[in-house]
Amino acid sequence: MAQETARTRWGRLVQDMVDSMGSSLAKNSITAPKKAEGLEIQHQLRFLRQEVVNDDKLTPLDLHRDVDERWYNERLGASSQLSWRAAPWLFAECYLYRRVQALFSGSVYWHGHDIFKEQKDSSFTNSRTAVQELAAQYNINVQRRPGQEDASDVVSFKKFSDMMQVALWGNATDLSLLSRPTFEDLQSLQKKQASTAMVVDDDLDQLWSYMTSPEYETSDRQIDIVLDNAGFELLTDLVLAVYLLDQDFAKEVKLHTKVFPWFVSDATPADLESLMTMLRSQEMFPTREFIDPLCDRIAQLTSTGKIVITQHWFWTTGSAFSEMPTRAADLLRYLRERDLVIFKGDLNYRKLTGDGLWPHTTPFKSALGPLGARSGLKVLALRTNKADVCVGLESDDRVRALDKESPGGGWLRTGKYGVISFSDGE
Ligand SMILES: O=P(O)(O)OC[C@@]1(O)O[C@H](CO)[C@@H](O)[C@@H]1O
Repeated sequence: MAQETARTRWGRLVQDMVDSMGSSLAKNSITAPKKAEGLEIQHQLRFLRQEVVNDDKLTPLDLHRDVDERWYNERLGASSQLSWRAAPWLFAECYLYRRVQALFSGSVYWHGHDIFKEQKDSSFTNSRTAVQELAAQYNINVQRRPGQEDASDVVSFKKFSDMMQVALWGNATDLSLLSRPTFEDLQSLQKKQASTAMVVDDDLDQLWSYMTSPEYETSDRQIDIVLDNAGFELLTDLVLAVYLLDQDFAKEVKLHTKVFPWFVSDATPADLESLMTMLRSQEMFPTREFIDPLCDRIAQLTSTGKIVITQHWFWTTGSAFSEMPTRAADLLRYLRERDLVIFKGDLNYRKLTGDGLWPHTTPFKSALGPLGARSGLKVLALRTNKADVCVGLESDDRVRALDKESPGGGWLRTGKYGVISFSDGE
């Protein structure tokens, strides 16, 4: 899968960036100096594409003041003469997006430009049906209404499970895998995803035990969600945040976005604003019955500081999270104070597990290394499987059954299967 990605997907991704710059440059409103600089960036992107396609050596980043540049260069220095295809997949792909960012952050007129914005917004527009369904599901089945009796444990667990699954399967939409998905592509990805049978490591019961334990109930109930994709997945994450707050599972939810555009569809703070603007659009969503109350609730929780947006540079490095103790000790200290940290998506999962070729029956906690046993971190991964690493399976028999059910690594790579993996950090 790594070779296939490096040989075909990266070149296509960078070509899409060249085309996107072409559309931005064709706009009449653009000034001459901005155009000239934009043409240079487009030229550099073509050059980058050629490097990737030729499998050239990776070159050091120019050093500015950004804290992560040295990290990339040290890594390149330590493994000198790495070419695009010889470098570890995870590192090379992160480096690719960092190179693109350097072109924009070093510019005068294109500083802050999000080359993926159009793709992200149009994929959300094409997710209209799923958005309406999600808003209806939340309003009808989940939201606690005034005077509503406390639900039984069985009903509460069912809602809890449904909400976790909504956020899990929201991760099936991923623009770095699907270039310009159509309305039909997204519809089929987002239509009610299969059941818990597709969850190959399911720690929901352990998570529920923790979150209904006296230890948790007397804690500060502060939850963090390390986000993945913008658009529909981000909406599912917001719905999860609202649910956790409204059901008193959380007193505060912090959402970690990326500091710059990353892996095409990853969420930045601006994406969150776009999402709310699009949701408020009568033209895009003429039926307001369920969307308005959801938008109002999100806005209220945000303005009262119950939902908070935050960022950290560490999320856009190529580091495995096992390097957090040495690379981002401040972040680790902070996360240890929180009562649950939810990591969304495939890339976060690959970084959590060091993208290692673990036997699939390795316990999730072991694959987390220093973030696992005795770390004090409560980690939950909600991830649809889009790369070869996957741990926490109950037995070799289960692995064999999956290999039979979905041959050729299908259960690992297609995003149709997923994990709900929990580590209590003890
Ligand atoms: O993190 P996400 O959005 O779930 O997935 C990111 C992704 O598309 O990019 C990676 C590299 O190609 C793969 O691991 C994965 O398929």
